[in-house]
Amino acid sequence: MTEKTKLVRIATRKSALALWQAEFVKAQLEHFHDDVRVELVPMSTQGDIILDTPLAKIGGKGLFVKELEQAMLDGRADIAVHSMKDVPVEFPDDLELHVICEREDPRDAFVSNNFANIDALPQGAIVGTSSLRRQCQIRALRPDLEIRDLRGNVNTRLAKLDSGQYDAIILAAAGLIRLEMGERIRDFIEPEVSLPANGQGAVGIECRINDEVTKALLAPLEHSETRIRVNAERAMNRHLEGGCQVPIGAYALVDGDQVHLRGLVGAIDGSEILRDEISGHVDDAEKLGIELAKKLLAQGADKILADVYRDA
Ligand SMILES: NCc1[nH]cc(CCC(=O)O)c1CC(=O)O
Repeated sequence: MTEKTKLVRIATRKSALALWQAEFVKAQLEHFHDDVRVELVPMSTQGDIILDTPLAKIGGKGLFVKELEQAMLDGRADIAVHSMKDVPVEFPDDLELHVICEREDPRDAFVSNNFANIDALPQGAIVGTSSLRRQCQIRALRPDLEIRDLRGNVNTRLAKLDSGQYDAIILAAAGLIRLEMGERIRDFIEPEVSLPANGQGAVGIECRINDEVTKALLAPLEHSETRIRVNAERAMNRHLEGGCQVPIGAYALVDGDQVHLRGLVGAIDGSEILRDEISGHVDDAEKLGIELAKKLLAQGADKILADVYRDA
C-alpha cells in the first residue's frame, strides 16, 4: 500500500443482498479510482438477529441500519451501503446519505413454481409477503387469496416457497436480479397493479458529513435521475409519516425536465385504496412529493394510516 493509497471501509450486513451491494460499491470505487483500497466490514444487526417477529412489532427498519451507523460514528467504518427502501427518513446528526446509485428494476416480482402470474392463481391460493404495501394491493385485486407472513432474506424466502408453504411469493425484482436469480421471476408486476415502495431497487451510500475525502471518492457513483426519483418518493413518504412498515407506495419517473410521481395509501385488507399523482419540474421533486402526500391526506390517508398503526 503506497502512501497515496486511500482506504475506504464499508460497513455491511451479512445477507447475500447486502454483501452484493457492498461488493458492487467496492468495484465501482476501484473502477473510478486507482489509488483506493476498499475493505468490507461485515456485521450483524438487530434486524438480522430477530427473525421470528413481524418487523413492525420490534421497531421497524431502523434495526437494520443502527449498528452500521454506529460503526461509522465510531470510526470503525467509513461508509454504509443501503437499499434505499430500508433507509429511515432521519439520519443521525453527523451522517448523511451522500450518494444514490443508478436504480435497478423497481418493480415487484411474482415468484411461483406452479403459476405464471397473479391472475393464474386458483381461488384461495396462499401468497407469501410481509409487506403491508404488497398485501393491500394484492388483496384489492384478489380478495380471495390468502396472504401469509414471509420474512427472512431472499434465499430463506425462496426456500419457504420451494418447500411448499406458499403457492407464490412476492419479492422485489431488484434483489433477485442482483443475486442472479432473475430466472425465478415468473412475472414482473407492473406499477399499475402493485405500486413499488419508495426507493425500491435503488442503492444509497451513507457516510460522515465531515469526511470530505470519502465524499469526493463517492461522487462519481451518484446517478442524478435516480436521485430525483427517490427524492420525490421519499418526500411523499416522509410527509405521510410513513414509519417503519406501512401500506404506502410511491413511484416516480423522470421524462426530460419533468418528474411524474404516483402515490398510494391502502387499508391492509385492501378494502380501501387511495391513489393520486402529480407532475412538475425535476427541481421541485421534493415539493411535489409533499404536495402529493397532502392530496392523499385530504382524501383520507390520515384515517387509513391511523387504523394501520392502531392495529399493528
Ligand atoms: N425489505 C427488504 C428488502 N430491501 C431491499 C430489497 C430488495 C432490493 C431493493 O429494493 O433494492 C428487499 C427484499 C424485498 O423487498 O423483496
